[in-house]
Amino acid sequence: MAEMYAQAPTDSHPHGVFTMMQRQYNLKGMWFMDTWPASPQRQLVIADPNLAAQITQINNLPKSATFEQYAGHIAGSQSMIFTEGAIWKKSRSLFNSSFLLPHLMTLIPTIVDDALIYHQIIGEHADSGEVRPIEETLARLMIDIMGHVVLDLSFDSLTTKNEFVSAFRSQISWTPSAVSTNPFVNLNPLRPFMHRYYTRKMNNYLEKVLDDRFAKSNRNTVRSRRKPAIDLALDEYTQQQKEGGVESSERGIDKAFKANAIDQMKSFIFAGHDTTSSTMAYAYLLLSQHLEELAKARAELDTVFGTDSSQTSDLIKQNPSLVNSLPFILGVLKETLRLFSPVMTVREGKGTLTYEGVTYDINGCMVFEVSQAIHRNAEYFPSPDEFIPERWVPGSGRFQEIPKDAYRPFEKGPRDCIGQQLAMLEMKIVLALTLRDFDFKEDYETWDRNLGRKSPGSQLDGRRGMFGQRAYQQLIATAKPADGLPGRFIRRNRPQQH
Ligand code: HEM
Repeated sequence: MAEMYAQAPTDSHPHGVFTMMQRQYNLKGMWFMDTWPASPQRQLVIADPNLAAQITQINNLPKSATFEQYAGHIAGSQSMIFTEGAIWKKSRSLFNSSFLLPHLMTLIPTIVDDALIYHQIIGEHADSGEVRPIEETLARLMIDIMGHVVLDLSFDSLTTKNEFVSAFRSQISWTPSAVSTNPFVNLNPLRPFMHRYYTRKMNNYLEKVLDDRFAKSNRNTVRSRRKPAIDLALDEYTQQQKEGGVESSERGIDKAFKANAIDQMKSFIFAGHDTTSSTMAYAYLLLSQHLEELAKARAELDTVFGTDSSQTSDLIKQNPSLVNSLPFILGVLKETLRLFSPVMTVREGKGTLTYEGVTYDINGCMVFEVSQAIHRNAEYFPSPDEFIPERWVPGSGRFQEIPKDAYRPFEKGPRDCIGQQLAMLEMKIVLALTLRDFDFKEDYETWDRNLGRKSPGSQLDGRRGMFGQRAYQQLIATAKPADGLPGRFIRRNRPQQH
C-alpha cells in the first residue's frame, strides 16, 4: 500500500489506489492484504461484480466499524448509514417512501428554485473572472435542496451564513484522517471537544426545527401534496404505532422518534451533499474536456426545452416529467459516476466467499468493495478510462449492454443508496439549467500559482494526478475532486429566441 501511495497523491481516496494496484500487479477480482501495524485487521479487496454481489446483495455483510469511527460525529449514533439489524431497518422503513420517484417528482419545483439561485451565483462567479474551487458552491446547493426535500426548510446556505450549515461543515472538517502516514495526525486532543460542541449545536438547531414542524402537523396546517421527508416519516411512524396497538392518546412525537429523526436528517445531508456536488463538478470537467459530447448534451437540451434557455426553469416546473426525457444527459451522469464514483463500501468479513470455484474464509477481514476498480476494468467497460456517455444511450453507435452487477455507484442490495433517485434528479436539473448558459474551464495552473506551489498546473504523473486527471479524487469523508476543482465559468453569448 505504501508503495502505491508513493506513486499517488498522499491524500488520494484509497479506491483509486486499489484500482492502480490491481492494474500494476495484474491482480484478479480479489486479493488479501496484510497492513499490520497500520491496521490490525486482515484486509480483503474485492474488484469483481459477482463477489460484490455476494457481499452486498446475497449476504449483505455488516458495514465496517470504520464508518462510525469516521462519520459518527457527523451523522449521529443512530444514523441509517452505519447502524445494523432492527435499528437500521426501522429507520429505513420510516424514510423509504420519501425518496421514491413519484414523490420526488412533486418536489421538482423547489429543486428548480434552488438551482436558479445556483445559476445566479455562478453567473456572478463568471462575471468576476476569478478562479475558484467549484465544488464548495455545489455542495451548498445540495445542502439547500436537502433542507427543502427533507425538512421543508430554507437553509439559504448559498446566499447566507446558516448556523446549522456552519456547524455541520465545521464538524466535517474535524473528521479524523482515514489515510495518513503520520500516526499523530489523529491525536489532536481538541477533537473530542469540538465533536461534542458541534454535535450539540446541530442537534439543538434540528430539535427546534422538528418541534416547530410537529406542532404545525398537530394543528393539521400542513396539507400540501409536496410533503418533505420528515412529514412522510411522521405519517409512517404514526401508522406503525397504530398497527402496533399504541393507544391514540399515547401516540404523538415521542423522544425516541425525535432523536432518531435528528440523526437521519444529519445522515441525509451528510450522505447527500458532497457525493452529489463532487459528481456534478466532475460532470462539468469531463464535458469541458470533451467538446463533442458537450455539444450533444446542449443539442438534447435545445430539442427538449427549445433554444431559449431562459425558459427551461418554467418548462420544468410546468412539466416535471421533461427531466425524464434526457437520455444523453443521463448518459453523461452515469458515465461520470462510472469514472468518478464518490463512495466505496467497506464491510465486516463474515463466513465465506466463493471465487473461481475456491471458497475463502473471510471472517474478521475488513472487506473493501472497490466499485471504481470494477467500473474501470476493460473486461466490463471497453476503453475504461474514456468518457463515453453513448455507452448508456440505447440506439447510439456505442451503446453497451452492462454486465450484471458491474455498475454500482449507488451500491446494490438492501443497503443501496436511499437517495439515488433524488441525486439523479438534482443533477439533471442543474445541468439542464446551466449547461447552455456557461462554459467551464478548470484552472489548476492559476490556482497552484496563487498558492505558491512548485511546478503548478496539470502535472499528471506521480503525485499530482491520477488516471490522466489533475483533478484526482481526494479523500475528505467521500471522494472529492482535488482542491475542490478550481476553475472559471464563462458566460456564453447564445442567440436567444423570443
Ligand atoms: C451522486 C450521489 C450519490 C452517490 C454516488 C451515493 C452513493 C451511495 C452508496 C454507494 C451508498 C452505499 C454505501 C455503503 O454500502 O456503504 C449510499 C448509501 C446511502 N446514501 Fe447515497 N449517494 C448519493 C447521494 C445521496 C443522496 C442525495 C442522499 C440523500 C438522501 C443519500 C443518502 C444515503 C444514505 C442515507 C445511505 C445509507 C443507506 C442505508 O445504509 O440504508 N445519498 N450512497
